[in-house]
Amino acid sequence: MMFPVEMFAHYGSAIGWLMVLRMMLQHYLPSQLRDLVDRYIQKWWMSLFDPHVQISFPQFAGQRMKSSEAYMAIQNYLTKNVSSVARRLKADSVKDSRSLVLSMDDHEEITDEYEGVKVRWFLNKEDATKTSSASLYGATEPSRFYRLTFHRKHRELIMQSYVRHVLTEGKAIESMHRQRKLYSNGDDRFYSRWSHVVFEHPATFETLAMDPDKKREIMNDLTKFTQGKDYYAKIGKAWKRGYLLYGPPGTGKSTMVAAMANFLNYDVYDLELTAVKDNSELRRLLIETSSKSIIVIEDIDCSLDLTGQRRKDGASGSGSGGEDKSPLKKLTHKEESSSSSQVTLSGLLNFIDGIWSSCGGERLIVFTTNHLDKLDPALIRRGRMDKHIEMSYCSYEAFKVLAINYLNIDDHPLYETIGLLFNKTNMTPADVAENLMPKSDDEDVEACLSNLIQALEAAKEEAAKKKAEEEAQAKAEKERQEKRSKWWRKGGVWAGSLLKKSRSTTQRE
Ligand SMILES: Nc1ncnc2c1ncn2[C@@H]1O[C@H](COP(=O)(O)OP(=O)(O)OP(=O)(O)O)[C@@H](O)[C@H]1O
Ligand SMILES: [Mg+2]
Repeated sequence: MMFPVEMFAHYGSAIGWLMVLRMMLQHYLPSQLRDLVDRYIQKWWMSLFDPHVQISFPQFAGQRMKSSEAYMAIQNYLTKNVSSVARRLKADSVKDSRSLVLSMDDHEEITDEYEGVKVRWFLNKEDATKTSSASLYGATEPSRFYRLTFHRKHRELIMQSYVRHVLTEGKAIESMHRQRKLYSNGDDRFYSRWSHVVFEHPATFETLAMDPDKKREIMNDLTKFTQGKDYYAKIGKAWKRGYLLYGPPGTGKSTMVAAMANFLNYDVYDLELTAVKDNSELRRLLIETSSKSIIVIEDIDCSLDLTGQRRKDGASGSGSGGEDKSPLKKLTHKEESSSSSQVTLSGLLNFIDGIWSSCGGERLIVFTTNHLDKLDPALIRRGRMDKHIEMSYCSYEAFKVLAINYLNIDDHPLYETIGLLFNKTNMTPADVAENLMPKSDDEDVEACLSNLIQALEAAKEEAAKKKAEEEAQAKAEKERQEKRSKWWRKGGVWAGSLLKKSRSTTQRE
């Protein structure tokens, strides 16, 4: 321990040296370097007298590739105590906008106490233009960091005990108040990035109209997946699973994705491929997704040309992997769009099961499509899209689920007629649902069921008409072909006799 006199002598000599050093710098160094050294000296000078230690917790980890879990936990921990202490707060509405979550505003400081020791938390914002990491994002988005300040004599307590306490409590708060989010990748000027809203889709497996056995099978599959962490580790496979939902429009593919998310309590990342510039951007978006999430690419056959017609012109994208490197051209209705995506099939395949796809874990990747036959077989092979689920036209069993949802009935004398009609007609659950929905207070259960019967009969007639037309067309085509072949036969005979005639004339001559 130093006595005051010794301490004074110690600091005195340090100050003396510092003055001499500064004077020398003033004379011999160029002005820019002088400023830099000056700043360092000032810092060192301050630290000589400041007994505090500071720890920063940045918002992003690893060159902004991923949100830092520590940052999120600290945010949750502080949010819990903040409203009574901080003077400047940020408000976010939660569930149905019924309540508010208040968190620290930028540049705000609050004090916390742990085992009698006071610490300070400060939320700061980095200057986006000065941080090198920000350049990855086009230098527009500033990142934040929390700074924890405490007296150096409590270093051990804070570092070994308090920080752990904050992180544990923060994570517990997060799982308690977890609000599921629906993310989408917007097309920013420079890059595509995730933005989110609260996920509030009401669809559940209970309200989903489909074959009950099939539904149970899917639910069992999902449950097995969520419990499969050790199993996936044992078999050496990344903890993720691919689902391909295919079927005509209005058969409940998007509704199924929402039901899955609600069943598993997962976030949803709705990936718009056409807004992704290239393969490396696709990879970055993947890395930014959290675990316990569903990444969905809707109407995959419409986003990019994944028809399996791989181009052989040798142009390559940035994705690695040996299957195909050709840029995928965008589909016709997006052709005029100014932003052309360079995402390749190879990039997409790597996105699904390349090395990067394993980071985060516990993720579902779901594709939906109306045209299964248009997709490249490599894209939907087992192992990538592990489970193929056909969403088909409404069956009688599925109708009964919709009747419970929309009319709150599980039986009715008209069910028999409806059952017979469902055997002979193809109608999507979306159309059935629309007919079952009462359009005014005057429409009762009977009226809605009668509407449905009318619609089913109309659809039946329409289908019969279409079938008759197709048959007539096929018949006409057959007749045309027969006529043509007859004509060719006749022509052949005529040509043959002509040839014969000309040969006999030549022989006579
Ligand atoms: N199987 C179903 N169970 C319950 N509701 C359904 C089902 N299918 C369709 N619906 C109803 O029809 C609407 C449209 O369904 P959805 O958007 O899920 O169809 P989709 O298969 O994704 O169609 P698209 O191929 O055009 O994207 C939904 O809002 C839902 O109310
Ligand atoms: Mg859909």
